Amino acid sequence: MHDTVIDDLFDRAVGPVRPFEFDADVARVFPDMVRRSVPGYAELVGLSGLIARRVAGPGARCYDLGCSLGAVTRSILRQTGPDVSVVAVDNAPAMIEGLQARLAAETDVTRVETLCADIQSIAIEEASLVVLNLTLQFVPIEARLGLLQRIRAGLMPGGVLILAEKFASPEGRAGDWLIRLHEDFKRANGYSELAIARKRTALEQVLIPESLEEHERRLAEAGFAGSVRWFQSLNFVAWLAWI
Ligand SMILES: C[S@@+](CC[C@H](N)C(=O)[O-])C[C@H]1O[C@@H](n2cnc3c(N)ncnc32)[C@H](O)[C@@H]1O
Ligand SMILES: O=C(O)C(=O)C[C@]1(C(=O)O)C=C[C@@H](O)C=C1
Repeated sequence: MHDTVIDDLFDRAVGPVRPFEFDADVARVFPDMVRRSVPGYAELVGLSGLIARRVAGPGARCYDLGCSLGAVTRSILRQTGPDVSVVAVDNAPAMIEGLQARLAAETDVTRVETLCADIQSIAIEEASLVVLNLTLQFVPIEARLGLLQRIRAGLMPGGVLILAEKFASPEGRAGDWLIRLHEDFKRANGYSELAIARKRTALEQVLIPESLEEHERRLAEAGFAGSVRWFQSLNFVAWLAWI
């Protein structure tokens, strides 16, 4: 019922474009927005659950950082045993309220601790899995290394980080292809030229993508022993990083 609200937020050409915010309007349309904006989103979320299944044994604790309405949280819950728990964190009140409403309607709420907080200030302890699904890109660049270091320190032996990001397109023709195809993906999903352009402007100072190389360099600097890219669709990518 919740998940059928159509995203037409950027179709209204009223006033100047404001910087993108995860407010109540975005929360209301978010499932439709993310599905029509991120190629491979459903696969990314589904495979994250399968990764959880491998690393989260009995009693394990997982963290879903920047959980929005909890797609990854629910994917983890579906794939793991009844005593595996998830700490789901988002600093947007509308997202946490939406998540709580969904959980109450669907599942065993005792498996999930929801926190309306900044992921830069929460404790991360004894984690088997930490997920940053399209979240690090919204954290100021200068704070990214510190956050990854705290995540690394909070992982148990055998624990892993899933990092999924929109990445900065490379210079030249390769980058041009990725950008054009992402716009084609949005057009094919019914977004207008106006909506595509206004959202691009709204995200400009808010979602700061970095290159693949920069992300991999930082994962190593944060102390992860290794990482592997396990997903890419156009300019969206995910890594698994281990300690
Ligand atoms: C693109 S959405 C993530 C999508 C979600 N992980 C999923 O799989 O559907 C980014 C989320 O990160 C949250 N966020 C951004 N910066 C944050 C921060 N510093 N602390 C907590 N949440 C943050 C936003 O409120 C937003 O809900
Ligand atoms: O629409 C885009 O171009 C996006 O970058 C998609 C993106 C993201 O990557 O986080 C941006 C904001 C949304 O709420 C959902 C997805």
